[in-house]
Amino acid sequence: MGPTGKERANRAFEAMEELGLDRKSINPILRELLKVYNNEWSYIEAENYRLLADQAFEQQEAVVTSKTPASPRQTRGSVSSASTSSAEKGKKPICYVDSMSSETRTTKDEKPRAHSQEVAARPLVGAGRGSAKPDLLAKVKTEKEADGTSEPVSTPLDVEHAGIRPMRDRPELLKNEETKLGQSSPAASAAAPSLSPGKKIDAQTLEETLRRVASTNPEMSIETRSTGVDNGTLLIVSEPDKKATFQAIKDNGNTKPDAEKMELANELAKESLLPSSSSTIMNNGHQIVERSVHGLIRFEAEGTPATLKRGIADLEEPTHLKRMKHDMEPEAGPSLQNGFVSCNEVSLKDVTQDNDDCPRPSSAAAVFSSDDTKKNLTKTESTSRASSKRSLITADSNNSAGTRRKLIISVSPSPEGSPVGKPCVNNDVSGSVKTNGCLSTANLLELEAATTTPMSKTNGAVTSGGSDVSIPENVMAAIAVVNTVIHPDEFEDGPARKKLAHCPTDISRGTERLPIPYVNEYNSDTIPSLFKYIPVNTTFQDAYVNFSLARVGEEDCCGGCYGDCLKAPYPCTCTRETGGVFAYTKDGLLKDEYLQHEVDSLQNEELKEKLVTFCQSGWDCPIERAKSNFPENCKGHLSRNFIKECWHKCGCSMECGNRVVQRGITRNLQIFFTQEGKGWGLRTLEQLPPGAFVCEYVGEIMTNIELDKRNHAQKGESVGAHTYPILLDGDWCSEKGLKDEEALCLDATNFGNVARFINHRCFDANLIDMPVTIESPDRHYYHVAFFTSRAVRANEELTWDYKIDFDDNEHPIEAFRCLCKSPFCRGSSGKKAKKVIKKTSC
Ligand SMILES: C[S@@+](CC[C@H](N)C(=O)[O-])C[C@H]1O[C@@H](n2cnc3c(N)ncnc32)[C@H](O)[C@@H]1O
Repeated sequence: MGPTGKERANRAFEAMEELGLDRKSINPILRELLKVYNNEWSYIEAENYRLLADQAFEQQEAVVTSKTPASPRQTRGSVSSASTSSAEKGKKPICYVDSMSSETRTTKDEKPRAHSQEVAARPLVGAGRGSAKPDLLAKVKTEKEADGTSEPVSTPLDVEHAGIRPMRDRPELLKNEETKLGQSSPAASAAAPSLSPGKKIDAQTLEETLRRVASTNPEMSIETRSTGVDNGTLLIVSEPDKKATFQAIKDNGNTKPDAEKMELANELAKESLLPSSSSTIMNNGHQIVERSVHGLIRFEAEGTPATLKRGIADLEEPTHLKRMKHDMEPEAGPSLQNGFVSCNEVSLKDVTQDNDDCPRPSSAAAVFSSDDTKKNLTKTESTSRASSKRSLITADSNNSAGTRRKLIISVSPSPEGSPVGKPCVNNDVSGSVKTNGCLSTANLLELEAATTTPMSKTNGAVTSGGSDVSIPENVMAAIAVVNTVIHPDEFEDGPARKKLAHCPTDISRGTERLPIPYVNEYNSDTIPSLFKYIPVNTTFQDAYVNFSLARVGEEDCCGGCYGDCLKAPYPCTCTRETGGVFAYTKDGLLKDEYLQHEVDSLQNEELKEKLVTFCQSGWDCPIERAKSNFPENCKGHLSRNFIKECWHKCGCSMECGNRVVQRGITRNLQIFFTQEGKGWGLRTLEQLPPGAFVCEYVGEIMTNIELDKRNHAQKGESVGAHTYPILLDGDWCSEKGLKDEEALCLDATNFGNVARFINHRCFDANLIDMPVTIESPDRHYYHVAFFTSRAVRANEELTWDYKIDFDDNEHPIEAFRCLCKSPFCRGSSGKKAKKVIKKTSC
């Protein structure tokens, strides 16, 4: 009989003691490792307990890092204070949520927080939030599998252990997986090679690993070809759909350029599955030079240098990546000098003559048209009114790609005393064009981006498709493409965008990747003058938000990753919050499971009730205690599932598919004045699939005390004035004693982004809000990101269920008479709103 577990553990302890590590600290690590490796002692014993020692030293390092002296402010911070408070003072989470299966649920006392300073007490994987939190995916998986509606979710790792190993540990996990499948030899598993980027491994292990990777992916085929030179071998792992190629060249370490070898390798490279690759052999004879590579994994084989490259042709590269590439390219915008725009198609005179109510002889409209646009040019929107003194002309076009484009050109009379021919719009743009009217590079680029045929720049004139636009003297023309659907593939949001100052109706004032125009087709109401657009959340005053890198622990980032984490064979550490699975698809959409869960939690009363948690007393509730010195009972907080995106400390690039929200707005949106009396609203100008990221809710980060004060001040100021706050209370249930400066909200009343214009719709809104952590692993501060909950048509209004109780007069969002027109409306006249949140016992 072999040694018992106890004996093996003792041996492990002794080995560790020899390294100066004490049993007490080793014990939890060992237990966790055994859990992860299904009690396979051979992994742990391999290489004289290297795995165990590695983990122990890593943790020691993490503890040292977390003990690095911090400023008094830092130590008060949400991460540290929260973890210390639960660990040291023995404070317990005050309530828990059972949104998922009872197996994944933890008791009040068990629920840990994923704080970097808990590293010492919470070693390794699976014991953190990822496992203790209700496991969304596990639930979806179980349910779907149970009712046979779906294939089992293909997670390479056991969900129980959440697949949250850093990259360097993946081979062990591979082997673990393989053991389960009964595929590996005991000898191979005992070796447990550690494949880490830049780390040397032997060529055989490399080949084995590649084969295993290929074998787990039915799409991949693997073939080995001898190079015939120095016993080198070229290993090609390819996907038949030609989207990815893995290549590894091994040889015996001869680093001399070898003509024959290079020729052969070149030849093989020519056969590459990448259609337009420019493969070259480096003069060391080992490397194939990069092709269009997004993700690059580099391994070196000991003794026999080998380079494994993951070249990704990405023929169907997601649009956001293309856009990003543009951003990275050097600036090369057109330079326009002494240009003017003229139009023979529709004279300005014609337009002004049509507008009899237009009070000016000096006012005119300019129409830009391309071959496409002029066909459908209409003067549908000639709305120059005495009050607004403005002309609008729209031009519709459908290009061959089926993209609908619409230009609206607004022309205002010159302000009194404005000298003729002075640039009057965007005159701060470098390279702006002074003409007899006033146009700028920005205008031209906008127009160019909006037309099918690129404008040609000729001496002194800018034309497009043979049509010209002319601006007569004495006219101040504010040409704005305010209603343009730009095909994502054609829009240059890199250099061109940088060159653009901003379209006069871009509410973001050039701060977003795409202009966000606003239009009012119904009256002369203007955007609230007090409102200032900010593209990212900004602290108002007292809120404690700390993005220091030192607070991002090893378990909160994937330092070992490269390129695009979604394309790696195994999910990285950053999937910890989401049960070992990425929340996004390769196309940058939120996965169906997440959408469905959020929709369910809104629409399914039973589930919702389970998700609502209550602070133990009014004193524990940051909302109630902000309101009064004699706080009432907590009204409840909806406990949320979080998404975690990769960030600065992660090894992946900005192209990584686990970075969606942080890239900002990439869809063509427009703020418009609603017809039905809701004020301004937000709509999409392009069709959106389910799960598309639209924008995040941006505002001032405030404490609830500050918000309460603001609410009172607003109420005092004018009847009906109100703030537009969102509470960041998605995780308040997990902690007792939240300090006032840690209990935060976002208020977009005065400073905010497009989301501030999203109107409410009861029950069946087309957006859902998801909490997303990016910079900060703690959940006091997080991003609120809006994703489409279903497919949305172009020009459809984007709506979101504010989840407000229309009966609650004290709610920070003052109740309004709901005009959402949803069949399920709970706030329209005649219908009394139902209580959204019912109290359940904690
Ligand atoms: C966050 S703002 C949305 C933008 C707002 N419509 C505007 O013009 O600034 C919230 C306010 O919009 C109005 N609103 C939003 N949804 C509404 C609805 N379904 N019915 C009526 N008014 C609505 C209410 O006045 C509410 O206080």
